[in-house]
Amino acid sequence: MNDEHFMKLAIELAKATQGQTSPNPVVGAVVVKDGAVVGMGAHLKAGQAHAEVHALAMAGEQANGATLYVTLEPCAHYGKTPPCANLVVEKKMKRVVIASTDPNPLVAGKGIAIMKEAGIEIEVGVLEKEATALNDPFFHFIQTKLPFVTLKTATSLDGKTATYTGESKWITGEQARLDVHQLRHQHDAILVGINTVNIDNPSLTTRLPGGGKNPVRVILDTHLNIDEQATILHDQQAPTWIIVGQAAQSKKIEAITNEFVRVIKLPTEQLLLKDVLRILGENGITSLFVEGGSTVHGTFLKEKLFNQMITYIAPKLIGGSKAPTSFGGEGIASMSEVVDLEITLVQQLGQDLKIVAVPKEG
Ligand SMILES: Nc1c(/N=C/[C@H](O)[C@H](O)[C@H](O)COP(=O)(O)O)[nH]c(=O)[nH]c1=O
Ligand SMILES: Nc1c(N[C@@H]2O[C@H](COP(=O)(O)O)[C@@H](O)[C@H]2O)[nH]c(=O)[nH]c1=O
Ligand SMILES: [Zn+2]
Repeated sequence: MNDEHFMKLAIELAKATQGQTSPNPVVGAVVVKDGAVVGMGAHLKAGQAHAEVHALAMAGEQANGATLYVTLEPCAHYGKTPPCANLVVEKKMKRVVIASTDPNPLVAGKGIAIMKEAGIEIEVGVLEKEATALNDPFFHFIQTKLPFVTLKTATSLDGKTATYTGESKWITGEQARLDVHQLRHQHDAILVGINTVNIDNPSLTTRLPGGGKNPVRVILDTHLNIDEQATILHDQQAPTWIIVGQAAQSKKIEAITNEFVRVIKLPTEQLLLKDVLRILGENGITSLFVEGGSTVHGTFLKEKLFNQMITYIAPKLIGGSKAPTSFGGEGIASMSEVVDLEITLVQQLGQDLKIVAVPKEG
């Protein structure tokens, strides 16, 4: 079997733990001796053993002279567990095949250097694209200290997010909505604007058949207009951060603050997205899922402060020049200014289409 065959298995192992390892990356590792898999593992949770540690523990004595396939460069720092690169050397492995190097300044290239130093054969870049795609949020955050931002929209075929009377349940079908909950599970935080809260009274929780992690709920509410009876202020399902401007009244701030609800007051009247993202990064949010509404999406577009867009399109027609679309606000005046994206995935989910697109480099 060739290197790609075993790296595919390592990537599947890493994929399985998406959403569990933040703020760490997902990593999969496979140990192969004389063509047979003798150990495998994934990083399950930040602070716990790394993927290589699990795989090498399973391999035991067989690790000697074996090959390690790992989706991320083995670490070289004493974090919560000893460095994986040193462990690989200790186990006298013959060869290490790496999909992607680690941009974490603590590791970048050091892990490879330690193993090369010890005479281990190193191969880098096998299925690199697939492996890095799993850790886009981690790579972005570790280099910018800002959350990786995904905008999510759900529209009818004619681009509406609701009827002109404001009805929107449901546009997309069960399968697409489940996919959205999987994304909520995978993200550290979910963000919506105050209009979505006051119109939909959403719970913004992750409702997957097998359970799932509830993201931190972030609400952009410049003037603190939130309805004090809103579900998210009382359901105690997840930390809920209301981001407000200087004009927000302290009386109402006090009234809604509790063990789960925190009000974060920015130093300005208006909420500047760059401040919102900086503060979320400082509070350990490495990936942010923006579910709208159209005003909020409009601002993220105008500021060009998003890294990925996921849109679900249902084969329904709503019509109406007053019916809302996914990106509100003033919009972009000339075609020379529009944001060019590259489509990275088109998938059919039941009757709906899921399209993932990323801003073009440069
Ligand atoms: N209306 C639709 C959506 N609507 C999404 C709304 O913007 C808002 O995120 C929901 O109301 C949140 O509700 P909760 O958190 O699940 O209680 N999103 C979808 O993917 N499909 C649709 O048809
Ligand atoms: N999860 C993971 C790695 N994660 C790397 O180590 C850093 C976290 O270190 P620590 O705090 O000790 O868990 C993380 O930022 C990333 O650079 N490295 C690996 O060799 N294998 C793994 O499975
Ligand atoms: Zn490690």
